[in-house]
Amino acid sequence: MNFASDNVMGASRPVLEALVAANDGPMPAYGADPLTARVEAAFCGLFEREVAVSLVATGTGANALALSALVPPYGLAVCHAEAHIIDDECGAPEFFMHGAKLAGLPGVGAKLAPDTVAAYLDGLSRSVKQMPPRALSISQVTECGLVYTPDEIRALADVAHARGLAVHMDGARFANALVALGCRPAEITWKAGVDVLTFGATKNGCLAAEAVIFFDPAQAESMPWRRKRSGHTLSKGRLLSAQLDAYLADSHWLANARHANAMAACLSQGLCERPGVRLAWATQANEVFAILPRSLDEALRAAGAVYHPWTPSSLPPDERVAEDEVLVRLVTSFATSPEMIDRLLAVAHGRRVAAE
Ligand SMILES: Cc1ncc(COP(=O)(O)O)c(C=O)c1O
Ligand SMILES: C[C@@H](O)[C@H](N)C(=O)O
Repeated sequence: MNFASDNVMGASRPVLEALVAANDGPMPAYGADPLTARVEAAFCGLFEREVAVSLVATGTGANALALSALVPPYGLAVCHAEAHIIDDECGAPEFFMHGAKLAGLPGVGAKLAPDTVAAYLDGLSRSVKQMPPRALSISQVTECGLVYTPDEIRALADVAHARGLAVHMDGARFANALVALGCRPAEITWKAGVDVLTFGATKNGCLAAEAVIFFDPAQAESMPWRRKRSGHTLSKGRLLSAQLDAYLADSHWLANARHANAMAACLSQGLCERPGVRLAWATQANEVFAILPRSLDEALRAAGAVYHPWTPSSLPPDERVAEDEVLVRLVTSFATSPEMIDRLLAVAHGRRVAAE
């Protein structure tokens, strides 16, 4: 019963089989392989316009490189105070931006509001002492499992663009947000004002494959050099392109995300039927943030459930975690089985379960 993260699962079978198949025979190196060209064309089709694509191996690398192309060393990137780029990437964005800083803003559920961003930006000094803000970064899905709607993205992008900032979307769980919204990829990216998307695939079926996608290829002019000097231009580029080729084929990625989201919905509903359990934030994608009685948390862990506690910093204003409670994050994925969900819920509701 492992709900620690969608990072803990391996790759889906089609992705693994595609990797084995792509291994045969020689292929041009460093991204000149035919699979990379096919993936680039697939992304242009997916987003319904010409896009510039840079394949990399990690989400952190994707975010750091994307921001480095938008923000000069003397600049500022604005994000949520709990954004992955500010909390979990060990300074990679600042490092690749060569000294630029990240400014974290508040928001319930790690979600930014246009007024909060506008007030911060308009309050900045115009003096040369102030690092000028050049990018706004939002996570889709947010770090607290919430999803931005197209209108919410557009409102944030309007605030950013009106003040000369570009918009970066950390799409580590882009597929989960897309299927949750029932939109087309273009509707929650460039049509809503997003300038660059880090398209995550690792958590949703790939072994390690992400894509930095610029919707105006001119903005990506420096990416080949940035990627090369970061060490993300793999000599055997087929290792990334084969994964993404299979991931995008036959809407495999969407089926994976739909399954993960459906499992999270079952888990969330089943947990909330247990007295004393409530959600810190709504379950909108593949992450369940629940406030549990400590006794229940202990019972679940004793039964073998694996998941992590979460810091209750951007709770709704009227919500609190009591002394005898704990806020936890449970993450589902394409590999989460209904049996895993049933087993955890059986423990939560005090029903007998057979040894795993
Ligand atoms: C919201 C978010 N963005 C970016 C990343 C970075 O991905 P990686 O761990 O591949 O660097 C993660 C990792 O899980 C994440 O949760
Ligand atoms: C927690 C976070 O750093 C990690 N990327 C995860 O989502 O599991």
